[in-house]
Amino acid sequence: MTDTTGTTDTTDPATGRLEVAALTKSFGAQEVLRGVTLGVEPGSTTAIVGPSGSGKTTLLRLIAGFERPDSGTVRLSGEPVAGDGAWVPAHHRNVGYVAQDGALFPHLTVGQNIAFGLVGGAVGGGRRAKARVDELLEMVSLDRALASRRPHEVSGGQQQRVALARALAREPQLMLLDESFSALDAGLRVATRRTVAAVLGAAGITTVLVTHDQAEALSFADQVAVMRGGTLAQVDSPLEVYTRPVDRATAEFLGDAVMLEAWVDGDRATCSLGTVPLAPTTHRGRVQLMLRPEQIRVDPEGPIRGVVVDTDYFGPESTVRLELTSGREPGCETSALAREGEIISIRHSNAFIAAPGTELRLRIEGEAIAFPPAG
Ligand SMILES: Nc1ncnc2c1ncn2[C@@H]1O[C@H](COP(=O)(O)OP(=O)(O)OP(=O)(O)O)[C@@H](O)[C@H]1O
Repeated sequence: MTDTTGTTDTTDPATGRLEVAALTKSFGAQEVLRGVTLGVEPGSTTAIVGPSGSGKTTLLRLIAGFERPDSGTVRLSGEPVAGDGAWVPAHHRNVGYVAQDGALFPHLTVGQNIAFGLVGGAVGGGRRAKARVDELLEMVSLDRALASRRPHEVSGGQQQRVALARALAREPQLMLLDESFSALDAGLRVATRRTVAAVLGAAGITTVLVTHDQAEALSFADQVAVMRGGTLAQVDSPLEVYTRPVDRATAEFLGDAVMLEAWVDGDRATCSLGTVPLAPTTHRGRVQLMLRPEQIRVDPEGPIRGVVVDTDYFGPESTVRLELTSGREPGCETSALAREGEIISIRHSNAFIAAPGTELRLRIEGEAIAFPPAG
């Protein structure tokens, strides 16, 4: 890797580490970032996910050096690049940036676009530049023959891979992907995302992806940072943020959630589904309980009964809405909060079991999460 002074040091364990501390940014009276702290380990991938307007792109632009923070610091490979009196402009940060539409130059060929990324912007060519362009095309799984085409003569997924190759040409320490897959249709999005993840992983480049798509964040990243209202609500592994969200808004943003009134006593919660194992919590007494729909399993021996109200079929799975009925099995504690007639949603892979009126028996798998009671 080459740093801003032109020297190379790939042995420094800090190379590629990103540290963002207490970052704030306002536009006029609007406070867009309100103290963001985030660490990204060298060679790892972090997805910043959150609703529209939560400040994701602003954070990425501050990391890239397209904007200056009001306060707080950005450090790259252990060196401050913004804040604390430091300011390293974007083109000296050794950071790659891939925008949503790829932002390729339409008047240049694919090869020239990539060569533009080479240090010195070797648009004119030269044998070494051509060899490097071929190497970069290969890295992103594109045929060399595409080098002579214009961007509009290749597909959307190929354009994104060209944009990645152009960004890789500078051998960045950090790659920033700003909604880089959002404009692609579903199949192409998954394939392109896989290629990009594999290329960046193999090159050991630290990567930050901004997306509003929670499934993309969970599948792409080692670490997911959930942004809401200009702060990070939770930063953790994909599994942890999905199965152990810190609050209800995070739970609901990351996927479907079944929310139930419950009463916590020790490591168990009592609710309309009976007594449910609980993830470790400090909450006691009345709570809101969160289960993912896939934790409620259809099981002929299951202690919970419900009647199918309706289903939402979407191919491999259906969301099935059930009305809970009484008649839990003996030995299964009945909840003081049990509300016969309560509607819950579950997921099921067999759409044929789910005709309205069918009675199903259910059991809970895994642990529920407790949040403070609503209101
Ligand atoms: N240069 C700017 N000038 C004024 N306001 C801005 C500027 N950039 C962003 N904003 C405002 O800051 C807020 C956050 O914008 P930002 O683009 O960071 O959010 P986002 O989470 O990336 O949203 P989206 O997913 O819709 O892109 C928005 O209200 C936006 O209008």
